[in-house]
Amino acid sequence: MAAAEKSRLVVLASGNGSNFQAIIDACETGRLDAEIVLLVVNRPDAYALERAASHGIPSRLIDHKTYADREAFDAAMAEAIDEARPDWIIMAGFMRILTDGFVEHFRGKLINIHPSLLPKYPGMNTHARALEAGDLKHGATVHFVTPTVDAGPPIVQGRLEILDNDDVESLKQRIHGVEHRIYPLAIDWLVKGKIDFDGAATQTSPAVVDASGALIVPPSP
Ligand SMILES: Nc1nc2c(c(=O)[nH]1)N[C@@H](CN(C=O)c1ccc(C(=O)N[C@@H](CCC(=O)O)C(=O)O)cc1)CN2
Ligand SMILES: NCC(=O)N[C@@H]1O[C@H](COP(=O)([O-])[O-])[C@@H](O)[C@H]1O
Repeated sequence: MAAAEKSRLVVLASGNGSNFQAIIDACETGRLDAEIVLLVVNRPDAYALERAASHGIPSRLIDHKTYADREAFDAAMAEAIDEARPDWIIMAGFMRILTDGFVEHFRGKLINIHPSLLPKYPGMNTHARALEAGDLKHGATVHFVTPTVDAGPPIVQGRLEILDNDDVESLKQRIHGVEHRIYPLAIDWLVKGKIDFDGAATQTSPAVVDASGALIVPPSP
């Protein structure tokens, strides 16, 4: 009997790719029953490309600067992604706002990670804003993507305590640690069918993981 096909993942990135690396490691160690079939980047200097090459993962550069407008760029992205026949499309530090048409085309299978406890601090500079506000807690959110930026239903949040001596750089590094734990976990739940778009949209509160990695609020059944 043919081995069950692994879930097919397409990852979108724009830069360093440390979240992409965390997903590669989870797939290679068997923590994730999934295979990254394609990496797509929109910047030629994205270090994520190097990571893909080192792990034999196919990659495509689709440079937004070479397209007349967002629609043309998103159409090229959608064509490359559809060719790879993904079960899930994972945005990992992908820094382009996507058109409504693109998001609707992949609705329910397109997810993103954002470096704040959404709905707090959508958009940019989340660490500086949390420090400026004197917050005691901060974190990251994995969510389904909707046309409205950073507003999609959350899948899981990772929380940590802000330390007295934290600055933007130290907080950024500690949040990366949280992200590299919760992103593979969220993808595992999707692959196992533990949560979907409608379930996430109707849950009272998202699942939460604390700084030690302990699941303090489980996903709603
Ligand atoms: N339609 C949606 N598009 C995107 C979403 C989303 O929820 N809905 N999530 C973002 C991710 N993201 C925050 O997590 C984000 C990334 C980039 C931007 C942004 O303002 N980008 C600028 C360009 C910046 C650059 O190229 O460096 C832009 O697109 O003009 C906002 C939020 C991904 N897309
Ligand atoms: N608004 C989107 C956004 O700010 N995304 C953030 O970009 C970083 C990418 O890091 P990586 O390239 O090392 O994975 C991550 O911290 C991610 O949350």
